[in-house]
Amino acid sequence: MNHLTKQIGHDTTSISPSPEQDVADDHHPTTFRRYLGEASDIRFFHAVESAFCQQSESGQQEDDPEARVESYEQDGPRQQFLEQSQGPLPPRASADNFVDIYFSTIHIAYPFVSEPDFRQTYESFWRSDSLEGFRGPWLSLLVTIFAIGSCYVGIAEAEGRTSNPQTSRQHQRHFDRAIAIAQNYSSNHTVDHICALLAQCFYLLATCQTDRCWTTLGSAVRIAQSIGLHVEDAHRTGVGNTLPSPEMCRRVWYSIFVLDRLLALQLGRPPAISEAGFDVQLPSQQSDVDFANSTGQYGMHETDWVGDYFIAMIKFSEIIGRVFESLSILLVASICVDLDSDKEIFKDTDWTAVDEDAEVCLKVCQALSSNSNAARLASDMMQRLKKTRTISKVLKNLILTRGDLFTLGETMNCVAIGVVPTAENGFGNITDTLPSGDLFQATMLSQLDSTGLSQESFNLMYQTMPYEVSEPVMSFQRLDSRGKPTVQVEVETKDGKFRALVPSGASKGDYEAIELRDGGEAYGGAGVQKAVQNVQETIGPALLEKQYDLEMGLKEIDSFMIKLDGSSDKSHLGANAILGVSMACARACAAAKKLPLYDFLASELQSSPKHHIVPVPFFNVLNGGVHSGNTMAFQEFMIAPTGANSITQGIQWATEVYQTLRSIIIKKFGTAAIGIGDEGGFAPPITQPTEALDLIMSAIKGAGHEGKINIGIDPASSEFFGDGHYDLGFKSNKPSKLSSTELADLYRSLVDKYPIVLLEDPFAQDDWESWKFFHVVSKIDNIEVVGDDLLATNLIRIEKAAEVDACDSLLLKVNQIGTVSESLAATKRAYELGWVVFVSHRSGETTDDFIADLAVGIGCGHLKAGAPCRGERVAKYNRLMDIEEELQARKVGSSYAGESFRYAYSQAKFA
Ligand SMILES: C=C(OP(=O)(O)O)C(=O)O
Repeated sequence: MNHLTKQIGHDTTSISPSPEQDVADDHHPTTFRRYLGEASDIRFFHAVESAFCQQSESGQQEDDPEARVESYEQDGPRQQFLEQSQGPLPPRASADNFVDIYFSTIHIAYPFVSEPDFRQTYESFWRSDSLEGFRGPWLSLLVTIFAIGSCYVGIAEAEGRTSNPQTSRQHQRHFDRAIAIAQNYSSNHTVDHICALLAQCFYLLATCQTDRCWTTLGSAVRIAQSIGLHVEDAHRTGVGNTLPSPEMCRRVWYSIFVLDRLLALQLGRPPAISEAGFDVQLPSQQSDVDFANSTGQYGMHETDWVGDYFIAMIKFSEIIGRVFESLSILLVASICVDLDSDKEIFKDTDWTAVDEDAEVCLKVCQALSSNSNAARLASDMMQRLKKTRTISKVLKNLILTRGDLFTLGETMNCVAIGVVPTAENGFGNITDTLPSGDLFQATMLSQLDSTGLSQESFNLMYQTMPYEVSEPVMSFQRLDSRGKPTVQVEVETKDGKFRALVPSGASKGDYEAIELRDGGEAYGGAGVQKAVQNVQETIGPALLEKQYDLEMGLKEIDSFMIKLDGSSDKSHLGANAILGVSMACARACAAAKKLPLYDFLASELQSSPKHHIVPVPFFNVLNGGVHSGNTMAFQEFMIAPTGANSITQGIQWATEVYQTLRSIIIKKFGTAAIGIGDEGGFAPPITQPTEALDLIMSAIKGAGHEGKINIGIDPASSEFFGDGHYDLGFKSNKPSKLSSTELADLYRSLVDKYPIVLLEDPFAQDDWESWKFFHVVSKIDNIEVVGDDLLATNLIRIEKAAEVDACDSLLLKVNQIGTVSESLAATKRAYELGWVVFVSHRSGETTDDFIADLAVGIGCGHLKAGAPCRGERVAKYNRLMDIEEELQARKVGSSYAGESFRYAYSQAKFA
């Protein structure tokens, strides 16, 4: 057979009109009138419009017949092609394309056709010389799929302005053929028959023939009920064993159910299926290919199936039922409001707020509308609204809660055809990767074309939906890990309360933002009541007044606080006060955007990681410097489990080394020596760096992790710098002064002998020359040189360091600069300079685990949070293990930074 001219329809001649044919013959005359429920979006727009006309300032009735839309039908009179029902099929290549289009779009959301079964029959169809053996419903389904496919191709061509008038009508021809074939079905109702009707529904939706779709779906519902698809197999009597597998029956039933809810919502008509009227188990989440393969039927490759998307749609459809009910009540009640006679209702209304809400409401309705007529009407409303604000009085009672809008948006968009998230449109595996708020946003974005809204307008609409701090900002004085007072802040939004606790350093640099301390008697002058008061009395009320929309992100809020403080170092209101609010607001923003905190922080950095990197933790297991009472000058000796393959394994190894170190210290110095320093590391009576490193090396070996763990050192040298010298004996009575060259030599000898990969603050914060010289040398040794006191997370210091080429890594401490946004700006700049970023805790910490999310969000590949010991330190490590598991569960790409922690940012493939 010549495939290019394959014909269909020789057994579909001499046809008599069927019920479907009646529908097909409806030419939609201009007098077309069909019932549209009060809750339909068309009626909603009309209600608003007539209220507007009554209220328009001119007092004149404006009525643009063009803008009045009486139904969803958009085709107008249609040409019929039924006489051509025996025409040629599309060439094989086009047919294949149409089938692929169908299975990669509609099928994902509505899997009522088994793809493996269909494709098998499809192959035999092309191999066969005759149509014998191919059931009428299957042929009708096939040709409907051609109609859908060619309709979609037509849309794509139109968008690309390559539209071919010759082919633009082809989808109609295919569809009419499908209807003609359907007329020859036997009166025996079968699942095939239902599938063909369902496919017709999707063609009708794709061509905006919603009303016709409504009646076609009605037939499908009745046939499904007549063969017992609304109950499980065990309760189905008298049907015989002609039905496909129970799983396929469920998929067909729920496809009907979901579509029924969508149409009910759009047209404002009661759904045909009531919730009490069926009892069918949810379908499985397996793709039909997997399903067929598992029953040993086929050996097909995986397709575009997106997991539990179908199940999510079923759940959304259940919600639609509820939204539908509440909308009916809401809209019917609102439309009846007579503004002049019903002044009582509006007595206490704040009209300014309502005006803004009304505008937002209209924009949302416009965007939610999956039908371009409705969108046009909504857009018309918008124009008129701009001329007069009085319409908002009517809209007051129409305003949906944000929750309603989300529900409505998600449902409408998820079930709308042609917007199924796919890999091609960038939303592959979306249900696995995103929470429902984002599913809403993603599907909205993918639907922009059909609404006629630009992405900018959509963003505007999405972002202007109010989401702000709703209650007074609370602040309290609490304690940090050293038992010193610190600031706690709580902000409240409609999502709940969001809290943050501020950390504090001991070896502080001179260029850090100023934390406010009370002085006086209480807590030896370390109280933070002034900072607490500044939050409660100044920052909080000012923020409340501003009503920042938290979905707009944190930058505006942080900039506002910086201005409110007015100083260059946050000394007026206190960096501890400002940072507490900034961190709490970051959490509130993340919740408003329905993002995990780490993803929100990534978005604030204006990057979205395609691959999340879980950082290597650097555990400070031996403490010295100003963090401990021993005579060791160097402040921190850290172990980094770079050879592990997950953070969970890394933490296990580090803990094993830590415990082994404890035993070694007991053995060597006695039990009195196992006291720990501020960051949880041991502080045995040692002085020389080599003593510390030897202890650590023995512990690594003793724990069995030799070769898999690297070392980082933070001498925190500003603490022992004075008079041009570095005094390693500053904690004892025996000075041990080194010049910067001698200190550099000491570092180099340590690097030669031990697996050191990172050195932080090797020189004092203003000893630029030494930094510059050492950095050149360290490049040869491939050592990361981190600036802490040197940079103070401050853009000005970063620029200077870049100019001098002093270092290649930024130690990121949020309280050094005082806001989250400025910390992210410093991060951004460091990345631009080709540097690495190393997130850090402070020695005076709290149980707040913010920095764990920060390290993942910015994809920096490593962080330090102290020893694997003490609640405030393990809080961060525990959170990182939670994130690692969460990322795996979300099935978003993620990996442990491991050996390549210095290249994490590029591995995270930020967009
Ligand atoms: C964490 C550190 O200590 P502190 O918080 O005392 O500055 C450090 O110096 O890197």
